[in-house]
Amino acid sequence: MKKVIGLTGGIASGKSTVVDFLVSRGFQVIDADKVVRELQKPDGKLYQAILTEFGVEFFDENRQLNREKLGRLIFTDRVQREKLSALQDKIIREELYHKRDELLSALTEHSVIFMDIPLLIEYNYIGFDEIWLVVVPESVQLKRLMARNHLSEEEARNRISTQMSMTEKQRFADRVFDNSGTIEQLQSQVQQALEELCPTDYSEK
Ligand SMILES: CC(C)(COP(=O)(O)OP(=O)(O)OC[C@H]1O[C@@H](n2cnc3c(N)ncnc32)[C@H](O)[C@@H]1O)[C@@H](O)C(=O)NCCC(=O)NCCS
Ligand SMILES: Nc1ncnc2c1ncn2[C@@H]1O[C@H](COP(=O)(O)OP(=O)(O)OP(=O)(O)O)[C@@H](O)[C@H]1O
Repeated sequence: MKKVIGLTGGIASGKSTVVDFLVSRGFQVIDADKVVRELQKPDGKLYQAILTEFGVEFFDENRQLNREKLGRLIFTDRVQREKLSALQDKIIREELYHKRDELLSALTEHSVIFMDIPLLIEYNYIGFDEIWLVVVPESVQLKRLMARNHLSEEEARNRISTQMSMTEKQRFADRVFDNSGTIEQLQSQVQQALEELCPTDYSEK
């Protein structure tokens, strides 16, 4: 049987770090943030709608979306965040499911694919055999987010507060990975889950 695993977690919880490990083990992963970035390029399906709704001031001279500027707006203004979501959600969803179907049809039976979708639970994505959740204590999440995105504590707190809390997310998860330790400790939890998921053939992927 082919399996689709949904991977999720709060902002800067460590999803991409898990994805890097899965890819290093030979698994195929659909990364929603990357798909969104492609759709937002000048030849992408989201470009014109964002330009029309938000205006040319959110784009640079090379016609690329100024993600930092749009991020600053939508993470501090709920109305603008909902506007962006209303604009993008259907197209992002269709694209992700399309990519999943394409990938599945190209794979043999007994394959496992992963979909890294940050807002999987908030936006009610469905169709997974399992949901994997990466969690970190909020203090660690805050520190990592501030460091990675060069944000002030207030900016980072704002971003975290736009998402469902990790405690609440745990109710929806089949497996939970604790990323409060080292990257190696995270990887060994994922390795264990892979062995349980596909005991006979995971090492051949
Ligand atoms: C606002 C944008 C342009 C900022 O771009 P930027 O490159 O700075 O961030 P990036 O796209 O890498 O997202 C980083 C993280 O922010 C969080 N995030 C993104 N959008 C949202 C949102 N609307 N609500 C809550 N968290 C969000 C996610 O955890 C995501 O992993 C971009 O995030 C965006 O278009 N967001 C809306 C699309 C979306 O829903 N993305 C999530 C995929 S399901
Ligand atoms: N165990 C760890 N120890 C130290 N740093 C870590 C650890 N795990 C992840 N990081 C760092 O924390 C930051 C966030 O991790 P990562 O990018 O994997 O999170 P993410 O969930 O994919 O984020 P986003 O939701 O924004 O896409 C990165 O800078 C990463 O290198």
